[in-house]
Amino acid sequence: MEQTFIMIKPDGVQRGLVGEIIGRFEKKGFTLKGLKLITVDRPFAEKHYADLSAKPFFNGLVEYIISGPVVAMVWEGKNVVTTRRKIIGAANPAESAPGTIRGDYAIDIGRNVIHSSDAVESARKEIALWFPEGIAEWRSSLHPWIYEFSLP
Ligand SMILES: Nc1ncnc2c1ncn2[C@@H]1O[C@@H]2COP(=O)(O)O[C@H]2[C@H]1O
Repeated sequence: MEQTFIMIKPDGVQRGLVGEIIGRFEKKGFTLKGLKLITVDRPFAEKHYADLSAKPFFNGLVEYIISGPVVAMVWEGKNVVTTRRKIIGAANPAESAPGTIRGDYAIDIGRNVIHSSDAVESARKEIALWFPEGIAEWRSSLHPWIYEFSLP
């Protein structure tokens, strides 16, 4: 079982896309393990995007992320880290297929509605950063209807 960090960015919250985005992950069969609406400050946003600090768009990206509340989430499921890219679409909405979140709801790479961890290791780091208090421990009763084999 993998876990990934997903953030609905300020544009997604302001545009009323929270329910739609959560619904896509829920309907796929993934399990919601953490959820909070939070406005982060500049040092926190800079830490989250530290790997991009040399990029020319870094300051604009940080301004965007601190401009309003975001929805921080942890989703769990088999292959969730790789599958989430197919649900979300390419980073640049211009290259995102219709049917993906960015393909359906975004136009500009600088307002691409949603962030997700790009690998299992970055997911682990991002979950620790955003959920230092820990996440919910629960198991969905739907597991036998979503997975053929019982999962650990
Ligand atoms: N060329 C760019 N111009 C502006 N923002 C960018 C550019 N490339 C990447 N980003 C942003 O940087 C973010 C890094 O990962 P995200 O999935 O959060 O989504 C990305 C975009 O919001």
